[in-house]
Amino acid sequence: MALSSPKCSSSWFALRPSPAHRSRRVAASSPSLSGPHLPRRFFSKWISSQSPRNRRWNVASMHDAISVEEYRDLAGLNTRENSTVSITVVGASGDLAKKKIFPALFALYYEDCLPEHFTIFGYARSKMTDAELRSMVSRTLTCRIDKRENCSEKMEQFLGRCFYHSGQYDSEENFAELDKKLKEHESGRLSNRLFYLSIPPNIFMDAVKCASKSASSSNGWTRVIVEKPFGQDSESSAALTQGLKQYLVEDQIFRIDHYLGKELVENLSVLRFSNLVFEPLWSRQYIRNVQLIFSEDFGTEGRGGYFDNYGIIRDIMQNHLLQILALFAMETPVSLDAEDIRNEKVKVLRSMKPLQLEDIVIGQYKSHTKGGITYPAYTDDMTVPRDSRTPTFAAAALFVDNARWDGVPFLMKAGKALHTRRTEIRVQFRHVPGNLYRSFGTDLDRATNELVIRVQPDEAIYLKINNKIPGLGMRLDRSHLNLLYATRYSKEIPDAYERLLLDAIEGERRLFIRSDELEAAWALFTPLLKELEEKSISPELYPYGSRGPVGAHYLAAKYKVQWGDLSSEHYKI
Ligand SMILES: NC(=O)C1=CN([C@@H]2O[C@H](COP(=O)(O)OP(=O)(O)OC[C@H]3O[C@@H](n4cnc5c(N)ncnc54)[C@H](OP(=O)(O)O)[C@@H]3O)[C@@H](O)[C@H]2O)C=CC1
Ligand SMILES: O=C1O[C@H](COP(=O)(O)O)[C@@H](O)[C@H](O)[C@H]1O
Repeated sequence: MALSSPKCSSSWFALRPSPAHRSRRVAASSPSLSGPHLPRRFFSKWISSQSPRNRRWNVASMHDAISVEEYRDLAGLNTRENSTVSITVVGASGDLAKKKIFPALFALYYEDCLPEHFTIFGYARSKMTDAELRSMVSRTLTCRIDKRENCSEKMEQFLGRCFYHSGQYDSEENFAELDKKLKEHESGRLSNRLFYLSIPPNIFMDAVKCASKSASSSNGWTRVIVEKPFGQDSESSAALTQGLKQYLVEDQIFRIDHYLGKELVENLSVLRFSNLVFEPLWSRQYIRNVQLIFSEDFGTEGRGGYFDNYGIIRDIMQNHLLQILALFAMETPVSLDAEDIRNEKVKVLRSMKPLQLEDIVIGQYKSHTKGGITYPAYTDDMTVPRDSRTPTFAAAALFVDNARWDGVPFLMKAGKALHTRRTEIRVQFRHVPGNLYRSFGTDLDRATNELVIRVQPDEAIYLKINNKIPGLGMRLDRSHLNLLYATRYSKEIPDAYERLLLDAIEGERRLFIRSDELEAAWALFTPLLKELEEKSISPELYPYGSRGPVGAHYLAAKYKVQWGDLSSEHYKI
């Protein structure tokens, strides 16, 4: 029996954490984007009437100022009738906007998850009319839940709420023109504004500055979603954070890591903290190693120019895989409140040792011909220098230096142009002491239990167990307790961007990266990245479509680990 229905228009929406349950630590003095603030004492009477859980938080920040927006929100004045949400996609002509952002907004609209009064604006330098934007967007919209008949009608309605303004990213004047248009659409209602920075990082600051000065809301909230990369190392990331904080307070910055919006990643905490069978095993006492595996079966096609400046360690490991690791390894948070969760994640990251050169293997894909088709080398990409040493594959061993995880290797593997597309979390347990069944056909040292959380594709959670083969004799084999999502749940899984956009609109920060998390994450990788660059270490070449460099096996073997994704059982599922 399902516990909830994943539908905004019905109970699912009601089951999402309510705004009153979210943390709102508002800075005492706020930069221009945050709107006016009022002393908190005005609201103490109202606050004392709230539930104990809310009160705990509110009392904690009693000395802060409270924003008008926050007051209206807390007091329930930001109602559907008198408030609007304007979403501006900055860089609307780009790849991410077309591929992910507009489709996600449409899916939210289709599911009745957007507020009653909302407007979407595309903003970019390209010249486009509203009609041209709609035509561009319409090409990427799909009727995801296509069983319902009214999809094309919904599409038309959605497109009717999309508009475009052409402007430069560094022009306060152009953003002031946008502001004027936004106001017209807001029709005097309370204005809440979300800016999604879907632009290259070198122009983030220009856009934030101009949006801040010329297009922030005067009476509601203003939030900015920032896309990765958040810098290239500790220094550049700190500079970006500092730059953003000239115009925004931390609570207005929504740093997106779309892996946090993936269903199975969000489910990690549910699995751990709501099932008695897992949490007691979640430590060095029972877990031998944890593997975080990201594999893509295509190269950097089309994104080589961007990728060559970053490489796979910055592109995947430092953010997506490390975020999963932090969620996996954190202690039980005090509550599901964003700050409580992020506090625990930061503690894990700070407990980790910076990655060492001897604990990393890097690779780069080379050309390979198979079945008459020649697949290109990374350096065949016209936008990549022929002598590039940028890794397209990396395997690493990391350690969490605390009482729970002391000595447990957390192995990461990430690669492009490999044999398969797959993201998994694999937990290999210790062997059963005593080996009572050793003589019955199974080497229990090798056949340890393994929990696999397959993030994508074909989302699944399965546990490998040893089981008696039915019959009069006593022989064991390895079987799977298998929760395959497609079989268990009929509902299509929402795209990560849908969840994250909805959270940003609702002010839910749990799945976004806080600046101290980012700082701790970069501290783990920056020394190694510098060493790789200073020593000009050459990546091991691996053929396009292969399983990656053999060095990854030696690294795992050093810690007495075998990569779980290479075992034959894997393919039975
Ligand atoms: N694409 C993806 O799959 C992913 C992207 N990201 C991140 O999201 C952001 C957007 O990505 P994506 O859409 O691929 O980016 P694009 O390269 O497509 O750029 C988006 C828009 O920005 C404008 N632009 C591009 N280059 C410049 C420049 N040098 N100076 C000024 N404006 C420029 C262009 O619009 P115009 O010329 O009309 O102004 C372009 O349409 C980036 O930060 C990227 O790292 C993160 C994860 C995945
Ligand atoms: O952030 C990124 O993620 C994509 C992979 O995302 P997925 O949701 O399709 O798994 C990756 O291809 C890209 O290089 C990277 O920048």
